[in-house]
Parts: sequence; C-alpha cells; structure tokens
Amino acid sequence: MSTIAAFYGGKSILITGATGFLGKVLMEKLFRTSPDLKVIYILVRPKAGQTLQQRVFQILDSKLFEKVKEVCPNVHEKIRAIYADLNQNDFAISKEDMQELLSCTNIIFHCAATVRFDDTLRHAVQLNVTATRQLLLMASQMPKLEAFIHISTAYSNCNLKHIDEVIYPCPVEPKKIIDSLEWLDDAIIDEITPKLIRDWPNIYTYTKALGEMVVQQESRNLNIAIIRPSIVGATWQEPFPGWVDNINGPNGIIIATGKGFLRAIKATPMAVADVIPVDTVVNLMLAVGWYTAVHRPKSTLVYHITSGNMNPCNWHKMGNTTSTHSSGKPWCHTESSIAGQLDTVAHFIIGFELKNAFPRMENTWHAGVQVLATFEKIPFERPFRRPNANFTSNSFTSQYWNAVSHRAPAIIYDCYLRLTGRKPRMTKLMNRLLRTVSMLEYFINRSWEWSTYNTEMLMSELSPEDQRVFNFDVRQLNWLEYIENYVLGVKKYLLKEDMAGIPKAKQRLKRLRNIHYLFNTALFLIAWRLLIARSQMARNVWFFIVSFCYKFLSYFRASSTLKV
Ligand SMILES: CCCCCCCCCCCCCCCCCCCCCCCC(=O)SCCNC(=O)CCNC(=O)[C@H](O)C(C)(C)COP(=O)(O)OP(=O)(O)OC[C@H]1O[C@@H](n2cnc3c(N)ncnc32)[C@H](O)[C@@H]1OP(=O)(O)O
Ligand SMILES: NC(=O)C1=CN([C@@H]2O[C@H](COP(=O)(O)OP(=O)(O)OC[C@H]3O[C@@H](n4cnc5c(N)ncnc54)[C@H](OP(=O)(O)O)[C@@H]3O)[C@@H](O)[C@H]2O)C=CC1
Repeated sequence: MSTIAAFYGGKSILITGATGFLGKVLMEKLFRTSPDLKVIYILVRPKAGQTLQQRVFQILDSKLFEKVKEVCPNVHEKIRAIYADLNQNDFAISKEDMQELLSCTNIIFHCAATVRFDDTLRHAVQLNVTATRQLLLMASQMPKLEAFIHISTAYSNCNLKHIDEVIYPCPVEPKKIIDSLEWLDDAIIDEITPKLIRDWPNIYTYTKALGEMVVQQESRNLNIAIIRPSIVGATWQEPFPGWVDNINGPNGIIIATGKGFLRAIKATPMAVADVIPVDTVVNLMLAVGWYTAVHRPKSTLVYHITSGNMNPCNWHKMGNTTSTHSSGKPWCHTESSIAGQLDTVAHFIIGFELKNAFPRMENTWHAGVQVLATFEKIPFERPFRRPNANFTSNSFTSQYWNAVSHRAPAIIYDCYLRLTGRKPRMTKLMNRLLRTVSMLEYFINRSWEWSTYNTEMLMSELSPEDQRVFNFDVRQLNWLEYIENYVLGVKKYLLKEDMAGIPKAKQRLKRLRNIHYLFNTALFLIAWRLLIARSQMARNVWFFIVSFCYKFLSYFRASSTLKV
C-alpha cells in the first residue's frame, strides 16, 4: 500500500486553480489514488456564462476523469466548489464557506495564478502576490492545517543562470509594491513597470518571484513548501498519455507548426527544451504534501521539477548524428533557398562548436525533429501549408523567414480571400501568432541550470511502492514516445480532430507539397528569365549548362546504343 496515498485518506484538501491545467490533473490523481479522501474544496469563479456547478460537472465529465469514476463513483459528492474570486478582498468567500474552510482544511495546494506574459502589473500582482499573502493569512487561522504547498515556476529567477532551491530576494519588497499599486494610476504603473521588473523577461515571472518572497515572509509557523516546475507539458503516463487542454507554452506552437502557419522560429539550436510532463509535477506535489506534513522540515523547502539536468531534450537538432532515438531524418530545410542553405551550414558550425563545448549535450533529444516526424505520421487536418521548421538563432535570418515564410503567404492568402469575396483574416492571425512567438523567444534561446537536491532527497525518502505510484523520476522519460503522444494529444484533445481524417489530411499534404514545388519552379523560371534578359554573364552560364547537358545526353545515348 502506498504511504502517500494512505496519507491523503480522510483528509480535507483545499485547491486553488483547480479549473486550470495543473489543478485538474492534481484532482484526478488525488481521487484515483486516495478515493477515501474526505473532501476537496476548490475555489472557483463563474466563467464564460457557466455557474460553479456547471464548471465542476464539465470537468468531471471530461475524458480526463473517466478512470476516476470507476475508482471513486461518488466523486461528485467529494468535490465542494466554493465561490471565490482571488482578485477580491477575502476572495469574496461567504462567511459560512470561510468558516468551513478555516475549521476543516488539512492541506492546501495553491495553484491559481495568472500565467499570461502580457498581463498588467496590477492584475498580476493582485493574483500572484496579494492573493498568495491573503491565502497564507487564511492558512494561519486553520487549526488542522498540516501543509501549505505553493506552486511557483522554475523561471521565477530566470534572470539568473544557475538557480538553487532557495528563495531569492527581489530588489523591491513585495509589500511596497502592493501598497504603491493601491494609489498609483494605470498610466504611471505602465511607466514604472520596466524599471521594476528589470532583468526579468516579463511580468509573469517577476510576480511569481514576488509571490515566493511573500511566502517566505508570511510563513509564520506554517509547514510550507514551494514547487518550481519548468515548462509544464502534456501527461506522460497518467491517467493516459498526451492529455492537454490549453494553448499555453509549447501547445500553441505545436498547433501553429502542425497547421503550417509557423515555419520558422528564433531558437538557439542547443538550448534545452525544459518541458516537464504535468503528471510528473502532480506526483511531486503529492509527495511534497505528504513529506511536508509528516516530516515538518524546519524551513520552507523549495523543490525544482525540471528535465534538463537529468534527461535533456533540446528544441532543435544537431542532425541525426547525436540522438540514437531520433527519427533518423535530418533536420532539413526543405526550401532550397540560399538563405536556407546558409542557415543550415551555420547551424552545423554552431552545433559543432556547441557539441565540443558541451559534451553532455551529446545525448540530448531533439524535440523539433520528433515533432516534425510525428506530423508526417499523424498530420493535422486542413493545414495552411506543409509543416516545416527552420530554427535560427540569428536575428537577421529570423526576420527573413518571418517575411518570406510567414507574412508573404499570409498577404497572398488574404488577397485570394479578397478576390473571392471573403473577409481577409490571415495577416491579422499571423501578426498575433508572431507576437506570441516573440514572447516565448526568451525561453527558447537560453538554458538554465536548476539544482535538484531537495527533489532527489525526497525521491530517496519514498518507499519503492511510492516511487512507483508517485513517480517523478524524469530520467525514465522516453522523449520520442512522449513527443509522439504529445502531438497526438494536441490533435485529439485540443483540436478535437478525428483519427479517421488522417488519410485525407495526408492527401492534402501531398497536394500542398506539389503546389509548393510548382510555385518554387515558377518563381525560379521567372527569376532566371529576368536575369537572362539583363545579363550577358547569365546568358553565357545558361548556354554552358545547356550545351553541357546536351553533350552528356549524347554521350549517354551513344554508350547505351553500343551496349545493345
Ligand atoms: C518552427 C517552429 C517549430 C517548432 C516545432 C516543434 C518544436 C518543438 C516543440 C515546441 C517548441 C516550441 C517552443 C515553445 C516554447 C514554450 C516556452 C514557454 C516558456 C514558459 C516559461 C514559463 C513557464 C510558466 O511558468 S507559465 C506557463 C506558460 N504561460 C504561457 O504560456 C502563457 C503565454 N500566453 C500569453 O501570455 C498570452 O496568451 C499571449 C500573449 C501569448 C496571447 O495573448 P493574446 O491576447 O494574443 O491572445 P488571447 O486573447 O489570450 O488568446 C487568443 C485565443 O486563444 C484562446 N486561448 C487563450 N488562452 C487559452 C487557453 N489557455 N486555452 C484555450 N484557449 C485559449 C483565447 O480564448 C482566444 O480565442 P478567441 O477565439 O480569439 O477569443
Ligand atoms: N503551465 C505551465 O507551463 C506552468 C505553470 N506553473 C504554475 O502552475 C500553476 C498552475 O498553472 P496552470 O494550471 O498551467 O495555469 P492555468 O492558467 O491553466 O490555471 C490557472 C488557474 O488559476 C485560476 N484563477 C485565475 N484567476 C483567478 C481568480 N481571480 N480567482 C480564482 N481563480 C483564478 C484559474 O481559474 P479560471 O479557470 O476561472 O480562469 C485556473 O484555475 C501556476 O501557479 C503557474 O504559475 C509553473 C510552471 C509552468
């Protein structure tokens, strides 16, 4: 019997952010492994015209919860949705609900946050800092509370290169920021935001760092732990592989690439793609909840849950030479443009240098290669263009690809829409996509080193049974398998596409490839014709090539006649 599963039996657990990506997987695992838990309180707000109950029913009726319903048929009775808005004072929780929460809660998992990179400072501070402070205040009034688990991000200190499992101080005290936001107006806040966030890349990571500081300052005598996941991806194993339900992080990029909208990205070839499956993060969260409550460490422990140091995967490739598990297909630039060739050469040179500089990276996996190979096997329906991916770390090349591979086709397509009497929309969509990609660029052009002493210590504290049921050992992850399931999951659960449509999608890809070749050939012929008309040298080269081909063919014909 798993000690951790038994620990949660009979417990009242409070989860914030339960309607989010991580929160749903956390609830699912809790119900599946500890069906005898007493109750899960979730703080929910009505959204998109749905009441709390409708939101809960929608979650429980989803595919994610299919297994839970077998193990815990009365799951509906064990969820208690409490109306709450974390942006409001006291979270706008009713007196009776607050009383129940304060007197009954045993464990808190605080997942709620705004994860938008472009949120306003006011809103992000309210949710990621002030709400955390408020929740800690509530926690301090809970007599039965055994552990408070705060979910942060591995990127809360991404302004550093090496990050330890400690809470780093922020230049400005969170309290000062909270106080000043109360009286500053929005225009002034916008003006001072860059000065406040300094070398953090966005408001999200900055406010998550402030949130950690608040946890440290307001911890009082609570048993607190902080968990810092890197980029949370689709499920690896549980309850089934590939489950994903939002367009954050890599998900949106996978869709945009699979549908042929995004064909180039500014990314450092060997930068580590520190994706961590959501079920791995949840397993660690539950193990940390147990450990913090039972072992009561003297100080607040921080746990990193990342993949890069134990089982690295990078965004791109260094050809098919480094990974024995890669598809074997070279990372090819299918377009035969000169810039493309130069880019390839540059990648090989950079990659060769990097390989020599970081021999550890020899065994890394190549996300991009696997993703593209999977698109061949399991194409998305109705792609705009054929999926392709040019990775470049050079700003100039990146701008070139943006113009040629993204903006130009969007403009051409919009002209076609206009000519056929429809409303143009592709340029707008493309601008939005490129804006999103530019926000993610910071994270795909750098690598970080996260120490994982606490996470490893915890792993060694678990019984073999707990290590199996609550597995967070990312060394066992097979990236090839994971990425295939990830892409399949995006197709099935996000795009809601039917597998029966695959043959048709493959046919469409073939058609797009033919159009692509035709278009390139026409372009080449036009360019060549124009050149020949203008340059004597081009004409000489042309006659040389034609006469060479003619001689070659005559020789070939003569020798085959001799053989007969
Ligand atoms: C050529 C390339 C080849 C690649 C090949 C394959 C490569 C290998 C794998 C893929 C690699 C790709 C690299 C990915 C890099 C990922 C790096 C991520 C780094 C994260 C570090 C930190 C991690 C964390 O701690 S937090 C989690 C990460 N957070 C995010 O990702 C949030 C980022 N998002 C935002 O900030 C905004 O959404 C923004 C700015 C991107 C977009 O804002 P915008 O205002 O333009 O759009 P929205 O109005 O927000 O939404 C548009 C549209 O989408 C709907 N929507 C929004 N969110 C969701 C959602 N979560 N789920 C479902 N749908 C959503 C929204 O409703 C809108 O729909 P409409 O119908 O238009 O209303
Ligand atoms: N996804 C990732 O890649 C990573 C996530 N993390 C951290 O993990 C945690 C969970 O992230 P994730 O699940 O991906 O995020 P989601 O955006 O999927 O979920 C956010 C959750 O917070 C809730 N929430 C937001 N605002 C409010 C509010 N005013 N009142 C009540 N609830 C609110 C949302 O509720 P609603 O449904 O009503 O909007 C939702 O349940 C966050 O703390 C994040 O920083 C860390 C590293 C990476």
